[in-house]
Amino acid sequence: MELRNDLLLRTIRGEKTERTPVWLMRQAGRILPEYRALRNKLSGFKELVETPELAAEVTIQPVDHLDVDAAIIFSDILVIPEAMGLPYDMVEKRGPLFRTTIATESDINKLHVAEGGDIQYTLDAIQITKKELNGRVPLIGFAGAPWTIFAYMVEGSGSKTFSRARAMLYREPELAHRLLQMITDSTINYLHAQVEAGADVLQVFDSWAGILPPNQYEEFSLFYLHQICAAIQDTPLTVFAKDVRISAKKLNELDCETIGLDWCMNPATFRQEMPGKVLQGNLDPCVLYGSPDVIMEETRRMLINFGTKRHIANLGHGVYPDISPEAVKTFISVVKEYSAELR
Ligand SMILES: Cc1c2[nH]c(c1CCC(=O)O)Cc1[nH]c(c(CCC(=O)O)c1C)Cc1[nH]c(c(CCC(=O)O)c1C)Cc1[nH]c(c(C)c1CCC(=O)O)C2
Repeated sequence: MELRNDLLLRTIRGEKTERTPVWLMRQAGRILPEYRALRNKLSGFKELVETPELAAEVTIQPVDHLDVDAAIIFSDILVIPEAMGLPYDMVEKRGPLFRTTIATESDINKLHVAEGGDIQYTLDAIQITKKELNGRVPLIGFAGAPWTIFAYMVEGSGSKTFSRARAMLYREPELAHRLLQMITDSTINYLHAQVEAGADVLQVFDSWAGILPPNQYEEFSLFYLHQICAAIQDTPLTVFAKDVRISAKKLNELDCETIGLDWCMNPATFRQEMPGKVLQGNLDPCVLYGSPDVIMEETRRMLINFGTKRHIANLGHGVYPDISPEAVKTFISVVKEYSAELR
């Protein structure tokens, strides 16, 4: 299927483009009234994730209503632990909760390396979405980074400190590595299956990169990200390591096309340290609480900071659920108009 809007792919290839492509992390979700309406008719988040026709529908909503340059498949990073044998619940207003957690070797022995087919509902959702998009925009598949998934599996939920997960790195590093390797192998299988199902681009979210000191980040996260990058060869891959504390030089060694930046990272530094990479990001999500003038000014500043090549406009993290769709639309139209003017 030919893509009619291939701006994202041309940008990833480093080509000169007529404007900067734009999409938002967490664009498929609670910011859209159309999403809330559908979600309120269902038993919960998981029903939406696990029903391919509905997942496809909410994946396409931001393309219809926000006119973004890419769709991201509606799913969650926590489908991997579930496929490995550790089911989660999504608790209203609280977030993810695992019924059991991983603490000992015998807990790990009960898990298995997941195959792509273990998450068939998302693969089906990708196939349906590709068909329904009919080439309008590329489709992004995704997974969590092994370290971030490990953090949820050991902690059992979100946490301010993730001290249980971090404690395991000091007390039982070999056990931690065993689990991280199983997550990595499962993730590679799943990403390959997403590509086979039709994903055009992949993104790996290391949302909890920022809680590890640099030496531990290299040992317990980067090591596994390298394996993932090596395994994904024919599909463009973005690594988004939020708050990461290692140098841009080290991050640049990853064999991926694109690096995602959060809003505290300086585009100029990353441009200098990783001239071959495409950069994605990085507007502070809170800018979207500002007036249209503030959104315009900050978005323009961001576009100037990244320059007109090898940039995918996005926020520095997922859009917050109480942001108004109007603010998001302002951001998107400023990117489209001003990035064209800058060329
Ligand atoms: C850490 C993480 C998770 N999930 C994800 C991450 C990495 C990105 C990040 O750092 O934000 C990734 C994710 N989760 C979701 C997507 C869908 C695609 C998209 O639009 O980006 C993606 C890419 C849907 C979702 N995942 C979740 C929702 C909200 C649930 C609902 O609709 O009731 C959505 C739309 C729930 C979720 N899922 C997760 C948490 C902590 C929560 C609860 C907090 C929250 O509500 O935002 C785990």
